[in-house]
Amino acid sequence: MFVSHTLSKCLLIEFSPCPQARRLFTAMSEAATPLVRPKRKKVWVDYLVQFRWILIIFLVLPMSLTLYFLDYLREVKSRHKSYKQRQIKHDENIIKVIKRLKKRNPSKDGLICTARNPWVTVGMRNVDYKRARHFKVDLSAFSNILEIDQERMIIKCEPLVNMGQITRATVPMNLALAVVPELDDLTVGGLINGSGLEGSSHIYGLFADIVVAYEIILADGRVVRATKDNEYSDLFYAIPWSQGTLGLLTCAEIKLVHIKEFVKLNYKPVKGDTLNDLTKGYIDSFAREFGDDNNDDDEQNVVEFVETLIYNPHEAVCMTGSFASREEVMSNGNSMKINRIGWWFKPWFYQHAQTALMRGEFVEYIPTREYYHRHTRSYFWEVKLLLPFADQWWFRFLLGWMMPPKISLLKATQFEAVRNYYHDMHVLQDLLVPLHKVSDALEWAHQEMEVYPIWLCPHRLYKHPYKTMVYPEPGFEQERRRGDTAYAQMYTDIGLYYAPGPVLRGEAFDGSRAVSQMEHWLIENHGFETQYAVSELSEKDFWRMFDGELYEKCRRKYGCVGNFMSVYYKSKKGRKTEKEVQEAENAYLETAYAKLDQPTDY
Ligand SMILES: NC(=O)C1=CN([C@@H]2O[C@H](COP(=O)(O)OP(=O)(O)OC[C@H]3O[C@@H](n4cnc5c(N)ncnc54)[C@H](OP(=O)(O)O)[C@@H]3O)[C@@H](O)[C@H]2O)C=CC1
Ligand SMILES: C=C(/C=C/[C@@H](C)[C@H]1CC[C@H]2C3=CC=C4C[C@@H](O)CC[C@]4(C)[C@H]3CC[C@]12C)C(C)C
Repeated sequence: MFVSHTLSKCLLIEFSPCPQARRLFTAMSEAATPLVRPKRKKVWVDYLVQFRWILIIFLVLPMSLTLYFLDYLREVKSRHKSYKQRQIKHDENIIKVIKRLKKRNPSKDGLICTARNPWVTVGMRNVDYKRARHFKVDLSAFSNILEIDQERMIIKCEPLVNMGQITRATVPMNLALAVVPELDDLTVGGLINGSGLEGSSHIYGLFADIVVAYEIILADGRVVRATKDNEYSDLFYAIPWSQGTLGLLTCAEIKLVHIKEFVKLNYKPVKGDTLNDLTKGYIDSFAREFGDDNNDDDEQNVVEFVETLIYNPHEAVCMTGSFASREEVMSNGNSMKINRIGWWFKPWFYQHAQTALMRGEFVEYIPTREYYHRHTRSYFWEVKLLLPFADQWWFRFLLGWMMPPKISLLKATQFEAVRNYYHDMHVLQDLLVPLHKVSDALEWAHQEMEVYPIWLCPHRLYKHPYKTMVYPEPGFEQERRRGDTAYAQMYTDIGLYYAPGPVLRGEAFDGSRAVSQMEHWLIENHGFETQYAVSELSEKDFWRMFDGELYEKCRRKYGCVGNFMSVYYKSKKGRKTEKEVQEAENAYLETAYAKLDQPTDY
């Protein structure tokens, strides 16, 4: 099969009458070719996945609507309370958590984690540690915005406040979080203890980089406020990516920015022979040539929002956005270019952006809140697989207002078999890679996974005073490639979400193997994997990818060992055996990380 594939390609190159086509075929043959795989027989789970739309339409969508409504009522109730009343309730709830922690008997109650059900969360991991012995602490009452301080430009949030709630409260005041991760249901607690990013991360970094203070309850019940420069600064830097294994977060103070009513969005099509050509178009869309300007100057980031969607190895659309006031939009005939993409009947955002490939470059004005949540209705493009007809005009007009199905309900109604199918036959991964490695990463992903569309979102990775779990390449500040500054290296989130090419073609695909290979590629290339995704990493490799020095120091210093689970234990795939649970409970700091040769030149 491989021979005939190669042979036909050679013939095409040799005998094609058109020089342009010859060039294209030559380039294609030079680019990484996807592996040729044997055909796979359909099994019953394939049919379960194929006909899942029936359950979604008749059960999940109506239930989602009810939940959205209940959430809304809860939010309205909260809004009617003054900031002072909310703070009093918050303080009472803190006392309840401390009492609960004091009740725990470490020798028989298991390790502490939040009582949030695995299916309620946005992530794709199985959260297997919550299926084994553990000590639940209920934080469900911590779901209020405590204050919006327009003088300090800070919003004080409890951890279960979600992105939809924040934009509903702040956007009418012409304010927003400096980084607003796109999906409405993502929570402040999850984005801080894990990670989060979006189109403005090329300026502000990851979600945790815009936090100025954490309120944390430590294992012994002490409540501390950690900031960049107080006595808990080590804890401040260790919290991101720690997955709630250093303490319980009860409040975060987060940076706000001034915004305008509209985002002026430019859609630029990029076509090329190779993925490298598309990467070049992506980099050119936001990062100036080094030497054009002073790279340390934040003014270099003239656009507020950046994202690129790659639709296939030869076509991409690069989008850049900046804020626009109502006056600007209403003048010069710009009102004709307003696109209210939030209306239920509008085409899905990724499909709308794709029209730039036919229409050519264009500009439009999108209401800012609608822009922030542009990927929510179709979960990027994942809903296309769940409800294949939901992008059709008749569905959008009739039922589009019920979309999207809540992730929590999709998870609650997926059987174990469907969940495993997603691990084996689907890709849901984010690769954080240095900007100068994006092209290599895309070639690799094309060969091993062939997932399209691909989401590219640049983000700064800061060099902090402490070496955090995720950190830039040593020496990046001397090299200073495009997008880099003296204090941060430019990275890119490569979002791979969809059924891979081989699965769509009915060929064999081994999801676990592909993820494992991807993780090794990331380790070799100073990349990182986001922790909401399923991981195949061994403990040793986990600590080769993430740096554990500060984390372990804080685990010891703040009495986490024997009280909170370790971050690897939480990330590890598979149900925990009784032996593993006991080992985790009795663990003393003998991590695989300690046995590694750590780079010392940071
Ligand atoms: N645009 C983006 O950036 C996107 C990001 N994501 C990912 O989704 C995840 C967020 O999902 P979400 O459902 O909100 O969060 P989760 O409930 O999944 O929480 C993620 C982790 O954070 C811990 N955690 C959450 N709240 C607290 C708290 N108050 N105190 C201590 N630990 C806490 C959880 O601990 P425990 O296990 O004890 O519950 C868990 O380990 C993020 O990690 C992010 O990576 C997903 C999609 C988009
Ligand atoms: C990380 C980013 C965005 C990720 C989204 C595309 C995915 C995050 C969580 C994903 C999902 C969770 C659970 C699901 C239930 C399954 O039965 C079906 C799939 C899904 C809805 C799945 C879909 C993709 C996600 C929403 C970026 C922005 C950093």
